[in-house]
Amino acid sequence: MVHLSASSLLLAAGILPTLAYGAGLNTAAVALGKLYFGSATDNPELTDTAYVSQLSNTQDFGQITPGNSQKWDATEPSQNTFTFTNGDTVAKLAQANGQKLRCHNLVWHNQLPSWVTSGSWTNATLIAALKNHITNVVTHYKGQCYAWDVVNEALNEDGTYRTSLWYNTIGEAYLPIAFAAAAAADPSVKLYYNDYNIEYSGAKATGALKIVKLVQSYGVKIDGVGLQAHFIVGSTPSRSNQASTMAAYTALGVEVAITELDIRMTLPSTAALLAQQSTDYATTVGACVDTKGCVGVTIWDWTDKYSWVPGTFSGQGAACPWDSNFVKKPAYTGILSALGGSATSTATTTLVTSVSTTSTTTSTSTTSTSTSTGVAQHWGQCGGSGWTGPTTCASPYTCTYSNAWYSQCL
Ligand SMILES: O[C@@H]1[C@@H](O)[C@H](O[C@@H]2CO[C@@H](O[C@@H]3CO[C@@H](O)[C@H](O)[C@H]3O)[C@H](O)[C@H]2O)OC[C@H]1O
Repeated sequence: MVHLSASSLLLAAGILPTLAYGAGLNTAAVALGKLYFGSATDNPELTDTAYVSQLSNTQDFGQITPGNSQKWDATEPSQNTFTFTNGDTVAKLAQANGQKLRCHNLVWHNQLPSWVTSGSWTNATLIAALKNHITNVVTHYKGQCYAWDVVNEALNEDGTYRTSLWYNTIGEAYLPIAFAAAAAADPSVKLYYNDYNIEYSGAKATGALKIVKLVQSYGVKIDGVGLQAHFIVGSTPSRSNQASTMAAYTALGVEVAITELDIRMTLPSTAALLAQQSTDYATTVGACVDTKGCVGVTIWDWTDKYSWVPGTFSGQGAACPWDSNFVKKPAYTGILSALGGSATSTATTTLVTSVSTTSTTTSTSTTSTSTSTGVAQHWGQCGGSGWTGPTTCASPYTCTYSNAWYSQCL
């Protein structure tokens, strides 16, 4: 015989219980000893009051990053003419909310103004322009940033240096030069090297390790490595690989942070993809939890409404933990679970589009790992590998995977 709880009946009717949480994402991260859980944002979306309200919710977000407004094209559009208006808007929002500000970025090969990309540079003139940019921007934000992404994406996939204007004109010395200029302008701010595909072992991660050692070899301060973590559903590196790669960085005396996490999928989204996405978010956030020197996690915006993904990766999207209507997706519970947060179900209702009410009683297990077994895989929202949430329900029946997040016992 199958017993159905009241909330299971709602589910069977296509109604998903709205969750009430004992803690938001930031609260849970801080409770684990992390400094923050945060989100990127951008100026155009700050006119959306409902968006700003959630962005300002410090239960979920203790940190924000300006996605564009501190980049070179935004801050120095003409040589030696600096504009900080949009960056200041984000910085003031962080200050008003009591959120940390991660500052992003100083030296990159993208989003450079044309006076830089089409300039006629010598080694000396480009170093002077580089130092002038960093000195002015870091001085303006002195005391406001937790960290600066000083150099962004200096590496090719094989771990060699990207042949950017910076490398081609100055050579690898542009990295220590940039870090030294930033350190001189704000001795207290954390200085990061930030890149993608360095979250897991391989040639590019080895290249990032070399960059840390290079800067250190110049006697220049480098405090952290930023792991962008722009991942694809179903292809996220394992928790143990991400954690061991983080450990390789921290062994050099620097901290790490996940700086731009999002996990995209080929559209349209399905319940199965959303379930896998939840697992993948939990995997990556879990790697930070496992790593003492991982100070925090930043998602690259919190809602699909304003994600950069559809505009950059054709046919892909749904990469954030909230959907475009600001409704929490399974990814939210995946993250919260990885952070050790608790969830309880309430009676309020949110319609879901795809619901499976199939349930099958199988064997039970009470192991403390993520491999809970039992029944019920409704909504395709099972936690899968890496899930560390509760494995049993309060009924005589044992739940499988994420059902316990919703206190569902079939
Ligand atoms: O038209 C441009 C538009 O293309 C631009 O999009 C931004 C591009 O950068 C995105 O952030 C980067 C994402 O991945 C990493 O590689 C970098 O470290 C990040 O900086 C950002 O989210 C997009 O909005 O925005 C300005 C428009 O004029």
